[in-house]
Order: sequence, then C-alpha cells, then structure tokens
Amino acid sequence: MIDIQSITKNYGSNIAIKDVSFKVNNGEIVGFVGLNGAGKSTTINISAGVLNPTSGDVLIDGYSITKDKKKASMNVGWVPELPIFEQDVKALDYFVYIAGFYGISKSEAIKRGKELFEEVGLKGVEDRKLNQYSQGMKKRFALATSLISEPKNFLFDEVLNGLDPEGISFFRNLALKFKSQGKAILFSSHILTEVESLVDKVVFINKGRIVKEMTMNEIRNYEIGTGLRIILEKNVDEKVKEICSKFGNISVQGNIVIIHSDVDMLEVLQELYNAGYKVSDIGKIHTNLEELFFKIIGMNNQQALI
Ligand SMILES: Nc1ncnc2c1ncn2[C@@H]1O[C@H](COP(=O)(O)OP(=O)(O)OP(=O)(O)O)[C@@H](O)[C@H]1O
Repeated sequence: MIDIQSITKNYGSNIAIKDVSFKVNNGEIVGFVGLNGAGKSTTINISAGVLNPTSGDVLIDGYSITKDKKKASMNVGWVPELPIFEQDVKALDYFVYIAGFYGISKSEAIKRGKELFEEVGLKGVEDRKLNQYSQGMKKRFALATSLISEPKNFLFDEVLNGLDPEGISFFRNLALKFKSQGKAILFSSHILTEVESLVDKVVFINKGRIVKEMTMNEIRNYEIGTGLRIILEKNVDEKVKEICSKFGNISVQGNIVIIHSDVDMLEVLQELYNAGYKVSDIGKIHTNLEELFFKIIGMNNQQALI
C-alpha cells in the first residue's frame, strides 16, 4: 500500500505541491491526473524516495520513505517520466551493477537480468549500450531494475507518454497484471481518457493541490449526462423557462438554457418558435471525461455545462 501523508514540497518561495494526501490500496490502480506542472512528478519522486519532501511523509507498506528509506524504496518500483540512462555501458552490465546494491551476486544477477529483460520486452538488446536505448526501451529498463526487489507497489509516471502502440499496450497490460497480483499501482497522466479504462479511482491534482478523488463508477455515472443547449437571441425569460421545463430539468445563464435530458431538438425548437422566440444556436451536449476534468480543475472549456 502507498500511503501519501500530507506531503509538501517547496522550491524556495515556489510551492510545487501542498498538503498532498491519498492512498493506493493493494489490488488497486489509481490514476493521478493533472495538467503539465500540476505536481504529479514531484509527488511520485517523493514517493519513490528520490526527492525529499519539505514536510509530510509517504508510507510504503508501512515503511516511511523519509525515516526508513531503504526498506520503503525496496518495496516500491518506479518508472520515471523521462528515465535518464546515459551510461556508455551495456544494459545488462548496468543491470548487474544495480543488482549489486541489492546484494545479488554477479552470476545470479546475470541470470535474473536475462529473465527480466525477456519479461519487459528487451530480449535481444541486453548487450546494447544504454545511451543507445530509445525512451521506450529506457522505460522498460527502469521497469526491469525495479523488478529486482519484487516490490508490491508501483509508481508509473506518465509511462505511456511517447510510447508506440505496442509499448502502450505492454504497460497497460502490465498494470492490470500487477493489480490482479494484489499490487498497489499509481499511474499518472495528464489525459483522463488515457487512464479511464485502467484505473479504479482517479485523484485529480491542480496547481500542487489535490482537488478531487473520484471512483471510476462515479466518473462513469457523470459521463452519461446528455442534454440540449439552446442559445437564444435575447435573455431567457419566464415563458422560455416554462416551455423548456416541460422537457426536463433546466439550467439558465443569460441567454443560454440547458435542458438536462435527452430531448427531441426539433420539438423544443418548434415550441419556442411558436411562442415567438428566436434561437441563434441549438445543439446536443454530452458531458465527456475531458469536460469533467476541466470542470474539476476549475477551468471552462467550450463544452462545459453551466
Ligand atoms: N527542481 C525544481 N525547481 C523548481 N521548481 C520545480 C522543480 N521541479 C519542479 N518544479 C515545479 O514544481 C511544479 C510541479 O512540477 P511537476 O514536475 O511535479 O509537475 P507534473 O504534474 O509532473 O508536470 P508534467 O506533466 O509536465 O510532468 C511546477 O510548477 C514545476 O515548475
């Protein structure tokens, strides 16, 4: 289990994240969604033990990442957004070097390395130099090194970014496999639709603060909302409200009225026309995931419901 407890990170006067708290339970994939610069990598890097928080703590299966870093980080795998492996050494040799930190002998590390390279899709490129690996290959290599200690928790930071379809499918299936094995997985993305079919719940972060946590069920229920948006030439009056209310619940703002149900557009248009109203625009709207995302983080996109 990954238990993030009120972590804050300041860079001088710049607050990167503030009071970030949430949990990833065993057997659960949590989507961590926010715009660029929202604070996802900062949260993940602190949870991986590669960045110290200004305050707060993260418990990995009960081990504190600040006070018991070795045990905590042994229990969490981490695939960074942009793995930096610029070493002019063969990948397998570097793997063996890292395995040494876990107290694994050279012969055992070579054997384990070959197995893990195969598991992560790097079979056949073990002897290629790390600085000649592509970004996708570096991500797979980071995964292979993470797997040395067989952790029960994983941090995937924008892992699908820049991958080809095969790479995307590999990491998605891997996350699902880990889930079925009872592992806790945190999966960050700046695109809600990217994690939608994968995660159990989504934690939304904006400007360094957690703004909402929603289960996928709550999100799906939200998504099914459909409606009709009517833009009139003049402001909505009582008569328009009366007409539109016959078709469903309404929201009104200025010259815009939204009917929150799946109504027949022509019928509404006809009634308004018969009553002498001029409609400048009318159209069905559908609350989709990206609209929800923008609504949650407090920005309006053109389609957002009023
Ligand atoms: N080393 C640093 N020094 C100063 N500010 C930093 C540093 N690293 C991150 N920040 C700031 O912290 C905030 C959060 O950045 P972070 O990288 O965590 O966001 P993110 O959600 O991962 O973004 P992205 O999707 O672009 O990777 C940003 O305002 C960023 O500019």
